[in-house]
Amino acid sequence: MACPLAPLDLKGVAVWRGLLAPEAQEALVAAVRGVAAEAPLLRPVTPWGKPMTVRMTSAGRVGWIVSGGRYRYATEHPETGRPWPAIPEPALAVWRAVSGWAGDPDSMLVNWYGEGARMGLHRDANENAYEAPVVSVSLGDPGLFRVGGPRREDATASLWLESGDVAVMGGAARLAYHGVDRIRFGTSRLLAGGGRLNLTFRVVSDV
Ligand SMILES: O=C(O)CCC(=O)C(=O)O
Ligand SMILES: [Fe+2]
Repeated sequence: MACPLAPLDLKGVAVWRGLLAPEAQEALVAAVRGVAAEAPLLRPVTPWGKPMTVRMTSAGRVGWIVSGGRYRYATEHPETGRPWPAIPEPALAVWRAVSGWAGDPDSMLVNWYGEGARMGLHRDANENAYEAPVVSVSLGDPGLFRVGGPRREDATASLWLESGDVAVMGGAARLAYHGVDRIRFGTSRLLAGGGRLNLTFRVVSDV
């Protein structure tokens, strides 16, 4: 892994610009294709009945799903009924390099942004294990990442996350509101056909 001296600070979120070299990015994309082959991408529907624009799947002990109108972690893929695939080794390597956490994560969420996809402002608050950071890897097309504070109405700051960037939401920023306003579809050559992949790693207490 390339080693920038220090991360950039976006409202307490540490952003390691260009941490992943092109070969490391390719390896992650191949690993994610393997995960999606075993655990197909889903299009979750919010508890308010709106289908999300981002498609998702997971790897690890548990995966984030929407079921019965609520967000939760589950040990099986909701459509195949099978356990989630293991978190691939090249993905664990990123967590180990930047998380500062002794153990491995319980979950890797795969977010796939096609043309026009976005993610509204939210907090990652279903884990019940907030001492551990959330580590987020960006691959493919740039995404406009917005971060605020612990309250929805707090002022926000934005940054284009590019392929190979890694963001760490820990400490006071662990429960900050954040989202992705839009992507620059088709501007990266990492993913044939365009789009953005985001991988988020989390420690989750028993479900
Ligand atoms: O796509 C991103 O950069 C953010 C994803 C995110 O916030 C989430 O999965 O909770
Ligand atoms: Fe999030």
